[in-house]
Amino acid sequence: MVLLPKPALEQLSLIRNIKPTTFFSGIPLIDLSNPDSKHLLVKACEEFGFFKVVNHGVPLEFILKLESEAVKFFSLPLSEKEKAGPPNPFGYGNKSIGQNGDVGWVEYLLLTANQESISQRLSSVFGDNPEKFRRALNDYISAVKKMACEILEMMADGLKIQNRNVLSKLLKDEQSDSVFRLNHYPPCPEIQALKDHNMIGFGEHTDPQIISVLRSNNTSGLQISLNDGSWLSVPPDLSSFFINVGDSLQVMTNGLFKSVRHRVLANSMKARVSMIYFGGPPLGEKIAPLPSLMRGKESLYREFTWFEYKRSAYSSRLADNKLLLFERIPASYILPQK
Ligand SMILES: C=C1C[C@]23C[C@H]1CC[C@H]2[C@@]12CCC[C@@](C)(C(=O)O1)[C@H]2[C@@H]3C(=O)O
Ligand SMILES: O=C(O)CCC(=O)C(=O)O
Ligand SMILES: [Fe+2]
Repeated sequence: MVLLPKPALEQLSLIRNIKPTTFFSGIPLIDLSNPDSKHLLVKACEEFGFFKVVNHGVPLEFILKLESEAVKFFSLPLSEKEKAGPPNPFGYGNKSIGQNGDVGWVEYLLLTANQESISQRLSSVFGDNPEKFRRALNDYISAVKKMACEILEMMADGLKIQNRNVLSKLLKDEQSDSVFRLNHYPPCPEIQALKDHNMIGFGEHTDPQIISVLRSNNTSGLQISLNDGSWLSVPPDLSSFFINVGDSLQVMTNGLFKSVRHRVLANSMKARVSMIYFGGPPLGEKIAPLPSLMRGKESLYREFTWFEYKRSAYSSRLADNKLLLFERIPASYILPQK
């Protein structure tokens, strides 16, 4: 008998998954309480653009408080959640990601990480106690932002950059264009029938900002890609954070650090709830290699502002290589004119 996918599955991407999930045990582990970790941290950013942090100082209470508010929101009837939509630029989104036709088995809340302007629209959704959700968001975002800044300072130390604040100051800036996202991947039981397939929760992409800080409710699904095109499944962890190098940090290190390609596969049994802080610079900031990393080398990228990069990234498809348009053609490739 031929098993036909249900209509709900039809519109969404199914991918063949030949092997059963085996978790990758080699994710670099960074202990933030140990200053010597800076060397491991630099190595992880060069090799994977991805690592896990422990002893991060973010209180578990903040994490669990926000997670429970997120679960409460996502269990509301669709009609209620839709009152907080559409997600452009901020709000509730369902299945559709970005504005260019990408879809996934996911619903989410996309918010500014700017404390003052956290969407007023949330008030209408959390009719009974909007302040509780707002407080949970503020506590969590402040703590995670502080940790992201510590990581960026440790990175600068590891790169032997004199001013250890060059990167962290961009996130600390009042005008910092940072984003926060709560994702909910409902269980996808239909997928169990299709033995060797998986449903895409969030399609492959790199994050355009400087650094992303991710955590989930101990549910698998996140995968990172290696240069050879293979995918590694990240073992879930309730109390640790996962850090992604973003495209902007790749440019600021002139390609030394790699922005990691990643995706999320839906789980047939368990709902995944994840929260991600995307640390970005102010819109007018020039994104260019840090001078101290150049030492006479040429920049691999032409100069651009975060505004220009963001505009270009947001008008591309999720899986596109968004940095390609900003790469400089090396002088040695240009043939001399006769
Ligand atoms: C197709 C999309 C969807 C984008 C924009 C564009 C390419 C990159 C996606 C992300 C990925 C990282 C978070 C986000 C908020 C971001 O800054 O870039 C996403 C955004 C969205 O979900 O809207
Ligand atoms: O939900 C996740 O675990 C990751 C999603 C993601 O990569 C993103 O929102 O940029
Ligand atoms: Fe991402």
